[in-house]
Amino acid sequence: MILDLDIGNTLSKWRLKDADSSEIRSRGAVWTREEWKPGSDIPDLDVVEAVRISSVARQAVLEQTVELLQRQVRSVHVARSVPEALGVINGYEEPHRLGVDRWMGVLAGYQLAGGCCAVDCGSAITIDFVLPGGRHLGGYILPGLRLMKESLQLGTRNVAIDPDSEAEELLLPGQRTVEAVNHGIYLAAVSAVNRIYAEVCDREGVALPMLLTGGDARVVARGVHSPHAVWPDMVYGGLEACFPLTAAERAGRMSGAPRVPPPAGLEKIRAGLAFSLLL
Ligand SMILES: Nc1ncnc2c1ncn2[C@@H]1O[C@H](COP(=O)(O)OP(=O)(O)O)[C@@H](O)[C@H]1O
Ligand SMILES: CC(C)(COP(=O)(O)O)[C@@H](O)C(=O)NCCC(=O)O
Ligand SMILES: [K+]
Repeated sequence: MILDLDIGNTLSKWRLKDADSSEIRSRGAVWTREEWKPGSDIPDLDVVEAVRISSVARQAVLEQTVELLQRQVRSVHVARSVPEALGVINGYEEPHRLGVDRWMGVLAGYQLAGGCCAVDCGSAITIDFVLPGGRHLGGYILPGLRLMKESLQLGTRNVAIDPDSEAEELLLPGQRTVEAVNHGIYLAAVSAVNRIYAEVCDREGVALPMLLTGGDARVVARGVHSPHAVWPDMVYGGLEACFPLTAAERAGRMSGAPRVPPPAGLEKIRAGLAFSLLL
């Protein structure tokens, strides 16, 4: 079995992948914290022959996790943000400072769709762009839905947006605090994604496919106007592409990769942008 770990600021996600069949056998998540307890938190390491890790937690947490895993597992691969990989050139001035979850998302998106816009809706919402030739432009970071809500300190932090709510409802004026907050942060997030996507496509003169991942991807996607695909395993896809271990991975196939709809035409994106600038 292969154990894949995606350690974010809020949740540490894991999944077990069968190295022979390439099937995902189980998955889970625990709150990100200072220490891991294999057995209760993550599956029994006896069945694990390799681990792949993407972590944006503190360096010390990663080091302890790796040390613990290395006691029981033969090969432990830790992803790093590097200046260039798999045909993508990292757009950061200091490439290693780009969050490795963003780098994994960008690499997976590029493998799947070529140039793309990769959106990760987790603790933070990150919006990254890579052009069809592989040049990563850098991106945007804004607080995620939960952080925006908590920063208001209006006692609404535990009332999450129902992921099944319709976007139209979420855009209405709230008539209670919790509604006003949820609708406000939702509109802030989807407006940013829509606007940033249109601005960058306009400036670069290319309509890019869009991919979304992260704990709030499904609900944010509802408010996104452009054609897009939600790919919950996008960060894992980057791990598969960087450290291919199964036959399917070596052939370039990433688990759970969605069908990516073609983007709207550039003229349509530009018309939408011009219209929003008039309002
Ligand atoms: N069941 C859930 N438990 C915790 N957070 C959730 C859940 N469903 C959606 N979320 C949202 O997803 C975010 C965490 O998403 P995730 O992509 O795992 O973040 P990160 O990678 O930053 O840890 C939370 O901040 C919250 O807004
Ligand atoms: C921006 C992030 C905090 C997002 O983390 P997440 O929401 O996935 O937990 C993370 O990618 C990070 O720590 N990045 C380093 C700074 C940067 O990318 O510029
Ligand atoms: K994120």
